[in-house]
Amino acid sequence: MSRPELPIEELPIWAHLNGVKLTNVKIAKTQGRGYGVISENTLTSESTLEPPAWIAVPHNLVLNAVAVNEYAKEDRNFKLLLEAAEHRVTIASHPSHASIGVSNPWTEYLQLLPGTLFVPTLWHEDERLLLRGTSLEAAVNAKVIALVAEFDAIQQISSDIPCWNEVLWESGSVSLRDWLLLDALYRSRCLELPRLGESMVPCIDMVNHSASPTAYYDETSKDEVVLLPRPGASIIAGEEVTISYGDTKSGAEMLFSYGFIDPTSTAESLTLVLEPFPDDPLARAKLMAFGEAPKLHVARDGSSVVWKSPFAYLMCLNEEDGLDFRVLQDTEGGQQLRVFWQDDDVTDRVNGFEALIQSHPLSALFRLRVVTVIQERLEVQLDRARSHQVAKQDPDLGDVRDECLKAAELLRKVETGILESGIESLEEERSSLLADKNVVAYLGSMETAASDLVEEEASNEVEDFS
Ligand SMILES: C[S@@+](CC[C@H](N)C(=O)[O-])C[C@H]1O[C@@H](n2cnc3c(N)ncnc32)[C@H](O)[C@@H]1O
Repeated sequence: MSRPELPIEELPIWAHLNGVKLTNVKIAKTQGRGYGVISENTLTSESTLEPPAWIAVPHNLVLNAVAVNEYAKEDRNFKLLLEAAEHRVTIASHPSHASIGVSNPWTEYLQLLPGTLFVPTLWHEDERLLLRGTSLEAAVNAKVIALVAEFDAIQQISSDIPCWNEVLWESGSVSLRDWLLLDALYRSRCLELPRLGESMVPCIDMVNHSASPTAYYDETSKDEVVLLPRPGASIIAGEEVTISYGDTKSGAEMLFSYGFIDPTSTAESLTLVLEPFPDDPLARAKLMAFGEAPKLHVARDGSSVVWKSPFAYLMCLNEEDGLDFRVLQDTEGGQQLRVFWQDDDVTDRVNGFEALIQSHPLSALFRLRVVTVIQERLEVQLDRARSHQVAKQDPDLGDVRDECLKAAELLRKVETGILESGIESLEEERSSLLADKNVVAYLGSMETAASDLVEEEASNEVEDFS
């Protein structure tokens, strides 16, 4: 469906008609960041009067799960769709020419939003290949697969409702691209409000991000959502008003949610998927007991690199170490997978093996195994990141937009740096663990056992020939 677009110059009229107050600011095009909020007045940090809110949005315009349910009370057809989809549809737009649906302020507001977004789920196939070797490669592919499945499910559900079938599918006016766009608009524009939770708020969603923000948003006692100057903020007329989208988000998270990376304000970290050993007979039980996708989080912390991966500990322990899985009958006749460590039931502590192994005499050996696994995972990732590095003049590059190329290469650069430092610090830890007296004794005993076995086999061979 080609979304009808309204020029941003129409926004003040829309705001006026819908009770949004814009005070000393206007919404206009910015350099390279789409629309933004521009101050029309100078505000100095010495100003003694409490400045009014730059933007005040009435409660009835806030779009969130509660508002969607309220809207369904007014629109019978939308209610049918929502119920059929078991409330999985959280925001909905309908074609402006559709003959069903009760029009509301959002119908028009959606037309004021920019049509081009650089969120990677909207990148073309060639552009998505730019993410190979970055931590976003798997995440974006998985998200696109999930969105395609959601779209198919919604299509199937709504085709059974005659009015929706006619307006959405028989007319051929809606495509997967619309679903991807809706998801990207939501992800890049929703705010986390203190009381109302995850919500879309018109006009306040026009504020761009900066590492040195001048504004913040809040809710008033009248449930209005307001954009306020930060205490002590100064701004000159014509300057852009900005907020922080969060300073603990990694480059990958920023690119995934907002379609850009600001290297001055992103946390230097990355999250990778961790796979259990393919030949581990306990792999399935470990995954089931762990209950979530195994991950490895690596972050720069000052001059060092720290990592966290509760699954890596579970992954590196075996039956001969004292790990055990048992299926127990519960009181309702069902079966439960329980995890045991040194004969203690630790099912509720599968995330805590780092602490559980501490008191074991071989804890340094277990840590050595884990550190080795983590180091190898970082090396595989680093190799992939380096081998998929691309340049603008690359003849195999395909049809990619500059914005996507720059963002993907910036992400690769940031992540390559973290991986290199991480591998270096893990190598240091590995060397010191290899020198641990318990590890030395254990590895020595293993060597002796192995050479005894070789000798035994050799003497057996001699016996066989005699
Ligand atoms: C909440 S909207 C802000 C308004 C948006 N610029 C627009 O045109 O509607 C978030 C989007 O603004 C853009 N954006 C915000 N801050 C940015 C920044 N510092 N650098 C580049 N793009 C930015 C990104 O496209 C992001 O997905």
